[in-house]
Amino acid sequence: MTASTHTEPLVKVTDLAVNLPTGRRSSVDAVTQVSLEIHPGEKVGIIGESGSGKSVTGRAVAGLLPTSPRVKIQGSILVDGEEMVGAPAEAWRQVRTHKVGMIFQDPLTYLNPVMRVGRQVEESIAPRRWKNRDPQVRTQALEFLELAGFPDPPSVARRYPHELSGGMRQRVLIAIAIAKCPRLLIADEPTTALDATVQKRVLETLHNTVEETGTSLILISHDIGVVASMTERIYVMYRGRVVESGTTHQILTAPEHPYTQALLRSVRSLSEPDVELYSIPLELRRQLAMEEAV
Ligand SMILES: Nc1ncnc2c1ncn2[C@@H]1O[C@H](COP(=O)(O)OP(=O)(O)OP(=O)(O)O)[C@@H](O)[C@H]1O
Repeated sequence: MTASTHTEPLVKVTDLAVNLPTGRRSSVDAVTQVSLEIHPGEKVGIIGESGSGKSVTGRAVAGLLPTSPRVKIQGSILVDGEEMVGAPAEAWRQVRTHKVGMIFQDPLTYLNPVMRVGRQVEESIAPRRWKNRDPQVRTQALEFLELAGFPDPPSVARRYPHELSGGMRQRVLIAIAIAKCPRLLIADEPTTALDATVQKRVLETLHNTVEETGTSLILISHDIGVVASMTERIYVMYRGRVVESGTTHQILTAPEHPYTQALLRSVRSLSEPDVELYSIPLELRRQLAMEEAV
């Protein structure tokens, strides 16, 4: 689904600057002058090398930056029209409960090791009712597990996180995040720790769940191939700034910023063993190959 630019953005970030403490007297400008927007149902990528500010930007939009008074946030983050910079913790909690969900690279950190997976999805659906073992909530939990690509949801629901593979845990985390029915899901390097085939499966799950539920997606990755296969627009970050943005097609076929051009050159270099090209749509891959031949 391509978002209409006529709709009001779900999230609008303007001139965001985040300064984080790094020691007793030192700090770092983690991001500077970052502006971006996400419309309802849109899938947007943020790419850039390690340390470029992708995670800090994602965490800022989810209100998940460290809460120390030494963390300085400036600019504007509008979520559904509401200004969230300087908003109290309770307002952010409301946003995270109803509007913005986030999933990270390491699912074990976020899953409860001593609670069965099904119960964790139930808790996410109904934070107040799940303890009563409400059959309706239980049925919904199985539906979310099915949506996350588990063909036999009851058998997964009975298991504990340590009984699942890394890819399965990541898909459980997607089910838990989607079960809150957020309007925006921010996925920060959700597949980086997984091997290529499992990565593909998890990305398919992510893609299908956001498509089916109409959820907007911000996909954060250093891997341009992963982002290209999943998104309609891309923001390129470098040294804490957005250096370029455009449709995925524009970024891949006519990158303007030298950093984006360098990123793409490294992807095109097939001699690099780590680079995954499988996920760049075939049509764009052909175009890239043709340009390379000129
Ligand atoms: N909690 C923190 N405390 C202090 N500095 C931080 C913290 N988190 C990030 N930074 C710094 O902020 C800058 C941006 O980091 P960020 O994690 O957003 O980069 P990234 O593009 O997501 O990289 P990666 O892919 O490695 O996570 C870096 O200089 C980083 O060292």
